[in-house]
Amino acid sequence: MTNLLEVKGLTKKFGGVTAVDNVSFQVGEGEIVAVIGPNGAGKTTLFNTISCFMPPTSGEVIYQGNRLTGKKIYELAPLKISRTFQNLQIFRNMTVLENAMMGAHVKLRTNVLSAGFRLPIVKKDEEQAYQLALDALEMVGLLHLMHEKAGQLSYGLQKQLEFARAIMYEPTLVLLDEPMAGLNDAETKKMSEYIVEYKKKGHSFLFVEHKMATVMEIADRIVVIDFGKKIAEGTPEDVQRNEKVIKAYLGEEAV
Ligand SMILES: Nc1ncnc2c1ncn2[C@@H]1O[C@H](COP(=O)(O)OP(=O)(O)OP(=O)(O)O)[C@@H](O)[C@H]1O
Repeated sequence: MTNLLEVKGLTKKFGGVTAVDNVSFQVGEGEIVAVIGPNGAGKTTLFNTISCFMPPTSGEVIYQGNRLTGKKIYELAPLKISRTFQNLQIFRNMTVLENAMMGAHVKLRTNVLSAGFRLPIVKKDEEQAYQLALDALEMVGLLHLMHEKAGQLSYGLQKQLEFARAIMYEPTLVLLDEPMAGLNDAETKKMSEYIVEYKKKGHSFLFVEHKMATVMEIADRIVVIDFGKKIAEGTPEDVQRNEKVIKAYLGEEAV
């Protein structure tokens, strides 16, 4: 399998705390990789350094053979990398459709000048954004709610909307920070199905998640972090059998 993302010796220190300690792993094309670990293990910090949200102290991340580390967050979307956050990033006063259309900007070629002169390209781009948004909303079953204010939706539906926005410009790599957090069982199942369905189209996922049963069900490979260090990596079966993992994490929860 060709490597899409290579995390190489990533380290992040906050003063005297080493939150991420020399972590390396890869995400292959069309693969779902999960990062798990106990509370405070360093998952979010690892995720933030991978997605250029903060610079690492040392190490680097390579994406499609090029250095990702050092880039600005806004440079990720044109590289076809999208990311969701632990806390919802939904515009509550905008409609569901408007929220979804925000995700289309990457595909659009419109700039301020062409918009100001109302060039034909603007209309074409708007139509394209509209269609992309409709397709994404249909995929997550939100089409019938497209004219509702996003803030009126339940938390679970808002998460689905955020997912729709993250996938609507067809990113090659999708980074999801706790996509199942706060979802009930039915919503968690649905979100898992969307991820697996999208993976089947050839897209890759890297996600941080606490819900073990879901991780074991949908991940091709799991990276386990404890006290900032990678303590295990492998298939769900490998990881569940790994004694270090059982001791550090899985022992705390029934899988
Ligand atoms: N901005 C920061 N400044 C100082 N220390 C931080 C900062 N961010 C995280 N840390 C510390 O780094 C360590 C790892 O935290 P992180 O949030 O990455 O863990 P996590 O595995 O995502 O935890 P959780 O599962 O609870 O979300 C913790 O000891 C945390 O207190």
